[in-house]
Amino acid sequence: MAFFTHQIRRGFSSSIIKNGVIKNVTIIGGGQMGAGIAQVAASTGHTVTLVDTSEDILKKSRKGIEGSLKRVVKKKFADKPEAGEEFIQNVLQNVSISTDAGASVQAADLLLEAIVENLKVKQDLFGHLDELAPANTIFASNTSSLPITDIAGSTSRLDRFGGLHFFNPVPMMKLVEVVGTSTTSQETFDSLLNFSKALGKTPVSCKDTPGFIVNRLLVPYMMEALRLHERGHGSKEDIDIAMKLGAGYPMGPFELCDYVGLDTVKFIIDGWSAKDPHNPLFASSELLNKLVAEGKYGKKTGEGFYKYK
Ligand SMILES: CCCCCCCCCCCCCC(=O)CC(=O)SCCNC(=O)CCNC(=O)[C@H](O)C(C)(C)COP(=O)(O)OP(=O)(O)OC[C@H]1O[C@@H](n2cnc3c(N)ncnc32)[C@H](O)[C@@H]1OP(=O)(O)O
Ligand SMILES: NC(=O)C1=CN([C@@H]2O[C@H](COP(=O)(O)OP(=O)(O)OC[C@H]3O[C@@H](n4cnc5c(N)ncnc54)[C@H](O)[C@@H]3O)[C@@H](O)[C@H]2O)C=CC1
Repeated sequence: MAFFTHQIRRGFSSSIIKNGVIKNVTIIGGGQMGAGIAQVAASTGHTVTLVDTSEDILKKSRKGIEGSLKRVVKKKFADKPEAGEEFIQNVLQNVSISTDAGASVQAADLLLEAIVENLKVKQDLFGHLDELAPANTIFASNTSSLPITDIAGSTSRLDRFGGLHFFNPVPMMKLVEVVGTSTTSQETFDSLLNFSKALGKTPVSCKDTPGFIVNRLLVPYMMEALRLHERGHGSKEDIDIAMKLGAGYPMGPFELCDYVGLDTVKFIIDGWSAKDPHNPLFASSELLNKLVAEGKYGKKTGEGFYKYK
């Protein structure tokens, strides 16, 4: 099994992206988004290298991918468990892992970043990999809230840089926001759009504006839920029930925050607050800050607004 063998396919001396079709993908960041994107890309016949900072993290990524594939297979191969097991093994064969980002980009048609939501950290990563990656490798970020233009500015491939914004949980959520900056070439944009379709997703085209489409609308709603609770006008449980049963959302705002990760939520709010300090929408929340300071990031750490076993 190729998975966890630390094999980087060094047989390719450089990316050989043909007719703009993305086949080899390097994903940096094996957290909930990176692992989810790796799973979907591998399931749709792409060759994936998943990169993170430690083997322990990558072991966790693998466990997450296997667990999610089992859920997918239970439904898709309900009457054929053996075919389901074969499918899982085939998908895992398509995924290699590595802690060496520089080596892993040598064969990449697409370098997709899904690391922590911090502009400087993303810029440092892309600036470094720009010097190592083949000239024709397309770069993309899965950022939730940062301007793609600012991230791309750390590289010299402004025409080959765009945004690919996936939704959590990636195997279940059908949307991808494809973001073009003023310098993204049409060829790059089309490659990213077609890649999203090849993953079985529905892409929408977005301008590089704060929050793109979904988060531009989602964040104010979530912030207002938090303010409502902080004013003492509703318990988090009642607000969540209200939005599920009254508005038909699959999760209430507090459940969704725990699902996204409160560390990521705080990065988003703090980032937007720094850009627009007088906007009361982005004023800091004591409750959110306290939970993050206590390491309570939500579902991924076992506790956030709610406790998870
Ligand atoms: C209040 C605080 C205020 C702070 C304000 C700041 C806000 C800032 C927020 C910004 C967020 C930024 C994040 C971002 O950039 C964009 C996002 O991704 S937003 C999140 C979008 N996602 C959602 O909205 C998810 C909503 N939830 C759902 O769709 C469902 O709940 C979910 C599919 C997750 C689970 O379904 P549910 O019915 O609830 O539970 P089940 O466990 O029964 O699952 C149903 C079905 O789905 C299968 N499944 C679920 N997860 C997976 C998986 N990971 N892999 C594979 N399969 C999965 C499961 O097996 C079930 O299958 P069945 O066959 O039906 O049994
Ligand atoms: N959580 C969510 O619901 C969504 C998050 N996003 C965005 O996706 C990105 C990742 O988010 P999550 O997966 O939730 O975060 P996460 O915290 O689950 O995973 C981030 C991973 O990146 C790794 N990492 C950090 N710096 C690294 C580096 N320099 N090199 C290699 N790996 C590094 C970390 O070790 C961690 O495993 C963020 O930009 C976030 O805003 C986008 C859509 C939804």
